[in-house]
Order: sequence, then C-alpha cells, then structure tokens
Amino acid sequence: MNIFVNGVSYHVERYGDGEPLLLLHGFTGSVETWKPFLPYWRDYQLVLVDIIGHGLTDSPNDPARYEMEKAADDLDEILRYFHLQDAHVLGYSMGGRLALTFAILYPHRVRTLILESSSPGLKTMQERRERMKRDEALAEEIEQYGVTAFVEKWENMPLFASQKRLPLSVQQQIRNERLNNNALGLANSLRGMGTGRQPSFWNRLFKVNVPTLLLCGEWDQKFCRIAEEMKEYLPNCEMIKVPEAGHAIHVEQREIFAKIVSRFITRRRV
Ligand SMILES: C=C(O[C@H]1C=C[C@H](C(=O)CCC(=O)O)[C@@H](C(=O)O)[C@@H]1O)C(=O)O
Repeated sequence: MNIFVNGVSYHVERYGDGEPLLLLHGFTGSVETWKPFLPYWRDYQLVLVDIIGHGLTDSPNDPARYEMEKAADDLDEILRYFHLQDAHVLGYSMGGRLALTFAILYPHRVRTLILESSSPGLKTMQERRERMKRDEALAEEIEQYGVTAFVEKWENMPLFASQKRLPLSVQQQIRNERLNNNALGLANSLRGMGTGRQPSFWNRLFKVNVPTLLLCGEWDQKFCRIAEEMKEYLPNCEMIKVPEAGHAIHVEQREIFAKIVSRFITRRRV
C-alpha cells in the first residue's frame, strides 16, 4: 500500500501480527530485501518500508527532502499511521544509518535496535566533505548514464566481492532489486542522506539506551571495525561477527541472520 507521509507517498507493506518489527533496506534496495524472511519471522508484525527515493516510494526533486532527520520523522509518522507505539527496528547499511537516527531522535519509538553493516556517519567535517564530493560525483553519474550502468559498477565494488560466491539466481535477484529503482531517487538519496551528508552521530551513541545488536560479516573488515568502535560507545549493546559473510549478511547467511534476529528480539519481548 502507499500512504502519504509529510507530503511523500511512501510504499509500506505489513505482514503478520504480534510485536512490530520495522525493516529498513540499504541503498539501492527496497521492501524486496526482506521478503525471504517472511517465513522466518511469522511471529512478528513486519513493517517493510521503501525508504524515500527507493522502490515504490516517491523520489522528490529536492535533495533536502531526503535528509536523514526528515526520513526519521517519516518513520515516526508511519508508525503513527498504523497506531504503533513503538517497534523493534532493523536496518541494513543505509537503512541502519536511518534506524540509528530514528533511535536517537525518537528513542521512545524503538523497542530494540538491530544494525547490520552500518555506521553513525563520519567523525570529522573533512571526512564528510570528501565523502559528499564523492557521493555528488556518483549522483551525477547515475543521472547521466542511468541506473543500469550504475548498478553494473556498484555491484562490482570490493565491498560486495563475496556476493560473487552466491548462486547466479540470487545475484540476479539482488541486481533486479537494485534495477527497480530510479535515477533521480538514487541520486538524491546520496545527496540527501548519504554517509557524508548525514550528521555524525558518534557523539550521541552514549545516549542510545535501547538494547542494540550490531551485526557485521567477518569478511567485511571495514564495517566490522566500525561496529567494534561503535560498541565502545553504546551503553546497552551486543555485537556479532557472522562467519563466512560479507557486507550483506542477510543475503549470504540468510538462516543464521534470521535466527540471530529472532533470538535477539525474543529475549526482549514485552
Ligand atoms: C561503499 C561504501 O558505502 C556504501 C556501502 C554501503 C551502503 C549501503 O546501503 C549498501 C547497500 C547495498 O548496496 O547492498 C551505502 C550507504 O550506507 O548509503 C554506502 O554508500 C563505503 O565504503 O562506505
């Protein structure tokens, strides 16, 4: 279904009853990311959102509308629309940056927080400026050469090298999900909520008191380093390094990922 949220038409899908679990995909993803998990998480009310600029959610012309804080405000409205006081929140990569932002700005709305291969942004303005420049160049590339050419480049980044081990059918599934996005949405997502663009939340991690689980794949050295460092600041946090997985743990170790999430949430059911 699509619902109007702060002037943006959001595509949201809900499955099941029970405790709500809000699921936030990564950059170039969509609600399709989470469909393989419907059978595993039948005990929960799954709320799947196409993040602004992705999937069947609007792609506004103004990059400012994609800002992380505004996207978090949208999540607050989406929970309100479904009369949900709070939810367990799981975010993958960009979706994890949004999930963390939501937990910081709306702590009363987050029952537990699960961050897969994510970060609180970049620490210094210098790093942020450099990243914003890179992301702007990438955004212009997407607009100039189109989504297909971008996906070809994106899926071949070293960060996703371990996905080459996956069956070709699974690789094609991921590619199709990426291809089902539009150039304006992806470009403005980078401009508005990219890693360099979002505020650095490193200095606010100590205030995140909700039970938090950090997940990283053992082959994803960069994001495991980030998770190890985040753990030092988060007061109520566990970390799991998942064996034989890279950045997209949920793709490369689906069963293990499903079990880890269920176990973490079940231990904290209300
Ligand atoms: C390449 C880097 O950053 C990007 C990597 C992962 C994030 C993501 O959401 C990827 C999802 C996917 O394609 O499976 C993305 C983001 O957080 O927006 C980052 O731009 C890097 O080295 O930091």
